[in-house]
Amino acid sequence: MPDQSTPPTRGTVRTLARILPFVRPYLGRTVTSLFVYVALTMVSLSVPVVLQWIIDGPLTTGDARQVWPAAGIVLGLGIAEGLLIMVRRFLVLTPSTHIEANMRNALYAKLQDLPVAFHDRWQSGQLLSRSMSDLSTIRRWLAFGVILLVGNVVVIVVGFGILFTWSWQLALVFIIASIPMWVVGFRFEHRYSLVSRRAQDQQGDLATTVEESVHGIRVLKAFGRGKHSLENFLRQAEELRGTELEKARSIAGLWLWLLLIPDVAFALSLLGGVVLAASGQLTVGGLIAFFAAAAVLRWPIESIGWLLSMTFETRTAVERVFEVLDEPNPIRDPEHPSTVAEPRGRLVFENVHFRYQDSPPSVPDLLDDVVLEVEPGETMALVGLTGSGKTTLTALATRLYDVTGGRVLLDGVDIRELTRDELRARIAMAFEEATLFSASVRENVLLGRPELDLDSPEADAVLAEALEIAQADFVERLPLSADTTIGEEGLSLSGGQRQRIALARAIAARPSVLVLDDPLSALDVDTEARVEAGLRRVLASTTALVVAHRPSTVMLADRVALLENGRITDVGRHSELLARNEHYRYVISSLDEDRETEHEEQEVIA
Ligand SMILES: Nc1ncnc2c1ncn2[C@@H]1O[C@H](COP(=O)(O)OP(=O)(O)OP(=O)(O)O)[C@@H](O)[C@H]1O
Repeated sequence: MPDQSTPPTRGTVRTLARILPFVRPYLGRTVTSLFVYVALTMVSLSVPVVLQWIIDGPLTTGDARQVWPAAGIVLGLGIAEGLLIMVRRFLVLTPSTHIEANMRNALYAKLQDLPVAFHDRWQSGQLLSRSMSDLSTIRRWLAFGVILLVGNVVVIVVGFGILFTWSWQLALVFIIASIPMWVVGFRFEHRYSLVSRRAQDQQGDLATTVEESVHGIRVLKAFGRGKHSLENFLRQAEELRGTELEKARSIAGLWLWLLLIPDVAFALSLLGGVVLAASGQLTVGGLIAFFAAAAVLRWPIESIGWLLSMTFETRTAVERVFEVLDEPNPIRDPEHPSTVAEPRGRLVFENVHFRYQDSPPSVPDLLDDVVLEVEPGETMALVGLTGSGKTTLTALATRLYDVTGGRVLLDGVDIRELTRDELRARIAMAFEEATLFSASVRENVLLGRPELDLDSPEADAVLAEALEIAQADFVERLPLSADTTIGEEGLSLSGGQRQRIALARAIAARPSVLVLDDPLSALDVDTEARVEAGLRRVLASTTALVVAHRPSTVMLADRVALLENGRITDVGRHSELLARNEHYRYVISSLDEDRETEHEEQEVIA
């Protein structure tokens, strides 16, 4: 993640301009509402002009006939002002919400597209706060911040022009007295950008803490760490409060000047105005109109401060959103993709090297020249000590990560030459940690079959078969059977039930290669035996690479590959390896021990 303490590198305008592609479709409406707002303030500014004309004209000459048309003009201006306010509100309503929705969709699509390596590095709370609160900040700024800012600057410039025509001396006094305000505003920018960035990052960290503690609520409760977690949360919340206070203090400092300076400017101009009127250089009408116009200009001048702070906050939000959108994705589809002409399911790891991006240079590659050939229809078990890289090796087959050296070939084609859609249709995975989505069992199981109509008889058949092989008969006993919503928002399932649904999902994808990362670990012995019998039927026609943590999973395989020090050091039948390979015997005996400990634990619990 980017360093939070570094000052922003791009200028505010250049950073904000990055949202232009999203704004472009709604540019017409946004610019129109800007013009309407400017017109609105011009109407307000013209009232003093009419005022001056009435005072210096009909009122001075006593010509009553001209008072009525003048009053009519003032009334007309009032009505025009009301209508323009209505039109502006109507115009700004929809574009900003559309822009926000489009940006959110783009961000979500990007998050889906980015590789696992990106998600390893980024905290989920940071991504959450960027896709929610930062985008809302951008929407609010587009809805009125930018319009008021640009509109008010235009009004201030035009207003000063009008003041000049009435009395250049007074206008000069007013402008010179206002200069310190601009200086304060610009000095404020740098400081505020840093604090506002820090606050937004801290909000992301806080969201991560909430998300993690909600996810891990059971562990926290079981270990009695709720209090510790609360303390951690309070500390972060306190830090955020401190930063928000710092923000509020710097805004308060700005406000002090923004309120004080126009007052001083007003007072000085008033003084000058009285002197000029007394010496006959300014009419009474001119003097009153001057102050009426200055009063109209007061709000635009005062508003510049918070509009600037809003703009800088939006700049930070845009920066944070684009940090994700700009993230390069090294795992892309090739420009000219190949395809597997005759899918048979031959999976080959050819001199494969891999190291995680954050592993120190002094550490050798985690996978260091892996050579492994899994023949079509064969079931290959992957065995190795814990932490030897078995899961990592399976992740390379579906390009969750890309190899850092060598190649992975599917039916002779480098998997990087296939589109990711084709690759993931050909190779399906089931993980030890079964992730289910808040959707029905049916939707979860048929996730890898987007071409199927979920309610079709064919989908029913695929679903029933997959659930049967995975021994997920408990689904029938759910309140709405396969249409019951499960996952985070739905019915809670046991670890073993979740694993069986995840396994059914991999089976239902009907891939040519099935990659199973210890998908039976949460099952009891009987269920495991039944699932294995079902799997044997599937695996007879499908190539499978199965990470094995139990001797029974090894028995399921035709051959076993031993992963040792980043390499496949032996491949053969279980009995052959037992007979000839000491390290294999050691690994298997440690699996046996794990299994016995598990049994003992189950007995103690029973
Ligand atoms: N996303 C990651 N980023 C950095 N290092 C990782 C990441 N995932 C795993 N590792 C490291 O890579 C090594 C191999 O992990 P891996 O999960 O592939 O081993 P494994 O053989 O499957 O282990 P186990 O049998 O315990 O499941 C470990 O030292 C682990 O700390």
